[in-house]
Amino acid sequence: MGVAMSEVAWAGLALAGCLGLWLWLRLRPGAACSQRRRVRAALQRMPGCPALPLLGTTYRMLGLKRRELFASLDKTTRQYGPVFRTWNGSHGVVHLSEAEHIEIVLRSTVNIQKGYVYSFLKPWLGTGLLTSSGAKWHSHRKLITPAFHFNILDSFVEVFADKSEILVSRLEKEVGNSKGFDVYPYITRCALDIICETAMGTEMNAQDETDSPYLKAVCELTELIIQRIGKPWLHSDFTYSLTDQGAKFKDNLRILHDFTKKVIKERKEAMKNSEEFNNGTEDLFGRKKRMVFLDLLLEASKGGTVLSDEEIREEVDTFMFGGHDTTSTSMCWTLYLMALHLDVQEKVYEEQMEIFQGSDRKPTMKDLSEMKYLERVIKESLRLYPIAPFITRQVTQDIEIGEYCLPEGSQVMLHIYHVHRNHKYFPEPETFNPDNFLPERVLTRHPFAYVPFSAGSRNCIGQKFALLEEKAVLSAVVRRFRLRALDPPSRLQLLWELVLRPADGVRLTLQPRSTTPTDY
Ligand code: HEM
Repeated sequence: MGVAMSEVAWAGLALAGCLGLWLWLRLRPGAACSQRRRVRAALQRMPGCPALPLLGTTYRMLGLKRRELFASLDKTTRQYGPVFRTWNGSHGVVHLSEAEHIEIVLRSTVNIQKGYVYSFLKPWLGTGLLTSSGAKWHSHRKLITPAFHFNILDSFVEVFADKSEILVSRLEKEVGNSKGFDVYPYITRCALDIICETAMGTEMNAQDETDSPYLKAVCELTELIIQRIGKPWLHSDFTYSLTDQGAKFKDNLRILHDFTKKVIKERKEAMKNSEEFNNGTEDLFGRKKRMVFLDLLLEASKGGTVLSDEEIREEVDTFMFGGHDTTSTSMCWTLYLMALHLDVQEKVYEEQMEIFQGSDRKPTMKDLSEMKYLERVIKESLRLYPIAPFITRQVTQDIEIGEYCLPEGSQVMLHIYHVHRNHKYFPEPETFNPDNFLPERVLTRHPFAYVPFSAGSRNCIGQKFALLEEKAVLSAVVRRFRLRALDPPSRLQLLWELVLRPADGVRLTLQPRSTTPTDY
């Protein structure tokens, strides 16, 4: 890391360079320039705070701590209303937080290209399903969709149940710890084990070790990406690669890529070497064979005609990221809310008792489909704490939003967090109320007022997987323990790091269900 210059020095150099570039771009004639002028003119009509050359409106974020970023954007949104604009350096971003407006964007079959901020994910995920666009996205989405077919999900329920069993056995050691403990690492390791086995057919056994280098690298990398988004002078790949942050990013990237490459290589060799693996009904370890996501990709890439090795790596990294950080964070929020609202927790428990009649057997797909109340609780948690609070699109064709035009070349940011907390659609938006998801209420609500998994053609491909996994894990925890939260919502700080997390984790206390409740 000896060659890395300080971030401040590079910021100075990059600013000087950018100033020259900015002047050149402004004075230069041509199509790109006229598009920029159109964007500027259109965004000038929208409310928003004053912008500075080069920095745009990001100067408002300078000096903020990580945990102050989300609160700052929340405050700006409440100040400027349902349509406003910001400037992230030279990128004009229009922010929308009403269901009617979000619907226009998500229903579009043209404006499906992700916003420029996703380019900071590309060194890690390449152009996998989340970040790609155009023909590549279309063909990969078609290829991967069968991996989430009901029959395949059905075969995963056993994995969800096995990993949940390990989770509750690990949680036993926290029983009686009256000071409380952070449940977040336990849930994350469980979710990681689940995605590894279901997506790659690999046992990671993250629940057996407390220090997973993979997990540590994911956490550091996502934090670095968010920091980079808010600092326009780090947007250039060249500048970034010369900073300490860029060097740290590269180190973490190597850990993540080495891991996925190793898994793919091993699976490929196993596939090649074992006839039983290819034709039989049992896997290499004699268990009932299930089609994992990676097998589907390897199958499709035989002969290298459909998917190259690099494309497989990109998709595996995308699913490893998309498939564990999201569900683990969502489960933590649900646990927190149940631990805070004991009446809701008791109703969840009663439903479990009805389904399992006191037995501690593992759940089946049928059991999971009967957990209607738990499903409402999970959905309500995702309303209050959507894991992806904002998603962005590149506007590739003008969009009309009421009196405004979002011109081609601008970015649009959809505020899932704010539409979920809008009293137009949810009468008491700040109150946790699973009955918001009673079928009759859902029917009368605007269909785009609740979009935790996004909607339209680029919706979340893993949403059914996520709900099943969460039900299985949460069912196991609630059947075994009474939960109590230590922190009221007023003490929680929200951290926006690609996913929306509680800044200090989720502190709980546990009491076994087998004992009489105490006022612990
Ligand atoms: C509670 C859990 C989850 C939430 C809240 C969630 C949310 C989302 C959202 C909002 C998007 C749209 C992103 C955008 O437009 O930029 C998305 C896309 C995606 N999600 Fe999820 N997700 C969850 C779980 C999962 C799981 C378990 C997987 C995989 C196993 C997954 C894989 C993906 C992929 C690959 C995409 C990109 C789809 C495309 O563009 O075609 N997600 N997710």
